Parts: sequence; C-alpha cells; structure tokens
Amino acid sequence: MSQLIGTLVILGASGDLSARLLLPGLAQLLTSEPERKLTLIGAGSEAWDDAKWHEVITSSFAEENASGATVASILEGSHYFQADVTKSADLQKILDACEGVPAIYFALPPAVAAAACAALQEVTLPEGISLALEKPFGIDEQSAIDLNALLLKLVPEEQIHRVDHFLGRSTVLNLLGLRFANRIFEPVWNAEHIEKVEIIYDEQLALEGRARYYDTAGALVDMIQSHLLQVMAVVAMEPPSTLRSHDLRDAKQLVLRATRVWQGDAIASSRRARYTAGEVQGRNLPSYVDEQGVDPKRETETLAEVTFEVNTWRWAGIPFTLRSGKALAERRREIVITFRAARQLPVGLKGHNDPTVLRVFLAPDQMSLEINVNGPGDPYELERISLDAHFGDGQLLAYREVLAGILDGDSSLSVRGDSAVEGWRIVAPVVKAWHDDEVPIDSYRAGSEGPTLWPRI
Ligand SMILES: NC(=O)C1=CN([C@@H]2O[C@H](COP(=O)(O)OP(=O)(O)OC[C@H]3O[C@@H](n4cnc5c(N)ncnc54)[C@H](OP(=O)(O)O)[C@@H]3O)[C@@H](O)[C@H]2O)C=CC1
Ligand SMILES: O=C1O[C@H](COP(=O)(O)O)[C@@H](O)[C@H](O)[C@H]1O
Repeated sequence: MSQLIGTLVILGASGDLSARLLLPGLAQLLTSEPERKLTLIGAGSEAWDDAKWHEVITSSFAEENASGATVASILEGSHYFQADVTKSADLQKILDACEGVPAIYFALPPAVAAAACAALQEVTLPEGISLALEKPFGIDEQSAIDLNALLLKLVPEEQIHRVDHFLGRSTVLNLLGLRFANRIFEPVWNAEHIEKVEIIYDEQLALEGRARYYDTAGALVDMIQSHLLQVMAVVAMEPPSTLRSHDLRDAKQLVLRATRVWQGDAIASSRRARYTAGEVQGRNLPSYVDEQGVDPKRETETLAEVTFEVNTWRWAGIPFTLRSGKALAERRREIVITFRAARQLPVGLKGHNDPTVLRVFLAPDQMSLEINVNGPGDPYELERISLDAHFGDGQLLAYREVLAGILDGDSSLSVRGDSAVEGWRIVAPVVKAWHDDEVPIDSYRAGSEGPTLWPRI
C-alpha cells in the first residue's frame, strides 16, 4: 500500500451510495489498514451541518464495527459542505479545504456527475487530483465519448477511475488466479472444449426506493452494459503478462472490441421482463409499475437476458449469455462454464455423458466443478459429483477494494475510457430493439424464477 491521496471528497454525500456502500467500504479499509492517513469531506445538496454528517459516518462505520486511531481521526477532521456541485464556485471552495492530493468521488446521478465535471473546467485543480465516477458512465456511446473527452481535459487517464465494483471483487482476481495459475484450465479454456458461458446475477432485492435512477436505466443498463460485460471480459481475456493496469485493461478491451450481440440479431438474442406483485423472502412487493416514482410508460425491464458472441480465434461460435434481474426467488451470482461432453464414452460405461460444469460463485467466493465419476455401487455406472471449494475471505466489501484502488492511484481494476464506450456500443442494438418494441416485455411474479416460458439457465 502506498497511498497518494490525502483527502477523499464525496460529492452526493447525502445519497444512498455514500451511506450504504462507500462509507462502510472506507470503514473496513481503514480498520484493516490503520496506517492510512486520510481526510474525508462530504458535500451534497442537503442542508446538513458537520454534526449531521458525523452522525451518518458514525452509523455507516458502525455497520463494519470500525475502530482504531484512523477511524477516530476521520470523524474528528471530517467536514460537510452544503453545495450545488454543478457550480464551479462551490467546487472550488470544497477543493480549497482539502489536505494533500484530493480524490473526488462523484456519488451523484449520472447527469449531475457530468455537469459537475463540466463545472470543474472553471476550477483550479490541485496537481495529481483523481476523479472517480460511478456507472452508468454516460447514457449511450456518444455521451460516453463526450464524457471521456471532458475528463481528459481535466486530468490524464491514469487519474480517472470509472468505478465498477464488480471489478473490485476479489472473485474477479480469483478468476484470474484460477485460470492463469493452473495448467489444467487454460488449455481447455476455448471454443474447442467449452460449449457455452453464462453469467448470472439474479437478485432478491427489488427496486428499494431507487426509481429516480433505476426507472431510466433498467436491468440491461444497470447490470449488463457495465458490470456483467466487464466480468465477461475477464472470463474471456487472453492471459495478461502482468496484472498491471495497462496489461489487464488491454486484455479486457480486446475481448470487448470483439463482442457483439449473438449472430447480430438483437431481437432473437435478447429477452426482457418486469416483475408483478409477489412475495420475496417474506416481503410483499407491489408490481414494479406500482412502485413509487415508476412511470409505467417507460416499460423499464427488471430482468434482462442477452446472448453475445466474442469473435476471436479462441471463442468464435460460443454463446455468452448474461442475465440479471430483481425480485427473483433465489439469489444466484455465478459464472457457469459448460464444457463439451466427452467425445465418446468407452463401451461398458453406463449412465449419462453429462458435460463438465465449472461454476464460479461471486460473493461469497466459491467454486464447484461438476464431473462424472464411477461412484459407489455399480462401478460401471457413472455418477455426478461436485468438487466444491471456498476461496478466501468472503467478507471483504467490494467498495473497500474500489476505494483502496482510488486512494493508492491504482486504476487496474477500474474501467478504462475506451472500455466504457465499448459497453454502450455492444448493447446499442438491444437498446434500440427494446425501444422500438421489437422484443415484447414479459412479466414474472416477484419471488418467482422469472417468466414461466423462459428456458431456465
Ligand atoms: N445506490 C447504489 O446501490 C448504487 C449506486 N451507484 C451509482 O452511484 C451514483 C449515485 O447513486 P445513489 O447514491 O443511489 O443516488 P441518490 O439519488 O441516493 O444520491 C445522489 C446524491 O446526489 C445529490 N445531488 C444531486 N444533485 C446534486 C447537486 N446539484 N449538488 C449536490 N448534490 C446533489 C442528491 O441530493 P438530493 O437527494 O438532495 O438531490 C443525493 O444526495 C449513481 O450514478 C448510481 O448509478 C452504483 C452502484 C450502486
Ligand atoms: O451496481 C449495482 O449493483 C447492485 C448489485 O451489486 P451488489 O454488489 O450490491 O450485489 C445492484 O443491486 C444495483 O441495482 C446496481 O446499480
């Protein structure tokens, strides 16, 4: 750890991301690495004072049982600024109060974050300042290109962190270790031996009061355009020679550049649906369209599934299906690699020649390898077993890793500008087909496994 940043400024400090994810992540980081020295500044439109801000920090830190001298000093030295962060004068005042090199975290709605970046053009920026932006980065390919151009007028690429907390996950690093530190996987990690790849992120959580953002995004933009395509890029990348930022990001970008909707047919290779009233884990949920702040005319999907192809020598012809949805029966967060079945079973072996399946589970980090063995009983009869393993500590918060990257100036796990644009390019045909109503919006009961007619993956 060699920390470059002296002050972390959270713009949008009164929002959900700040209280629920950023502050607990910071608490975990500072508790486990007490040698870090940091000043924390919060800014937002709410008329809070320092006392109210300290209350918010204290309550978020308590969730992680934060303790230690750094944690105490954070509270003591932290200030809150009521500000309109789209005004240069307000931003200048905040930056003038920073100690050491600041990092600005834009925990703001995307349009406000873009306006705040525009306002930074009129501000004197301290040398070395880092800018951390949340997803969605822009609202389409062109706006992402424009936002990149604006950011690059302010700071060099190395000082921009386009946060994708799925890349902060130790699971993704575990995936690299699994693939590249074992001789048994890499030689079969290709179209010759793999039949299909699925990346599934089913949530039991529903809208959770986030209509203001979610109703204009939907599951495709919220999860597939950003997080799941990034995870797919890690699954499909060529072996990087180092884990340094350039190598890792180049390898991911090569995958994304080669990716398009399956057979170029956005209508046939995508599905969308929206939940109706139901019960999830004992919670009664209204229909999505009846949630406060939702405009039913937008036809926002809460479940999206899209199949892509990666047109490289390694992957040509292999479907990569990405799915994510809310208010589903089960929480499923897994990467499923289905291998091709054995070419031929020796005559005499009975039972199914089921393909080997490798499942990598995301948070908590686990894996299972489902294989055929000659189990107990009839030794000629094949049986299915699963070799299960837990990767290290499943308790690390993704935002702890995100914040560590920002504070240490390590952008290897954040999304590079060209990658952010590529994500929009890849999903654009699906966005258009859905917008033009060429793919019907199905429905599913909250607490179910999804629309009954959808094949289960
Ligand atoms: N919440 C989550 O689970 C996740 C969120 N994200 C991303 O994080 C970002 C923020 O999301 P979230 O926290 O949920 O959103 P919220 O709406 O909860 O918070 C946004 C905050 O920004 C403030 N704000 C808006 N406009 C201004 C302004 N002009 N000046 C100062 N403050 C302003 C809001 O204040 P006010 O309410 O007073 O307008 C609010 O405190 C989004 O890009 C989202 O996609 C990413 C991953 C997960
Ligand atoms: O970015 C987002 O991610 C969460 C899912 O991530 P998790 O780490 O909280 O499981 C998702 O619920 C949310 O809609 C999305 O904006």
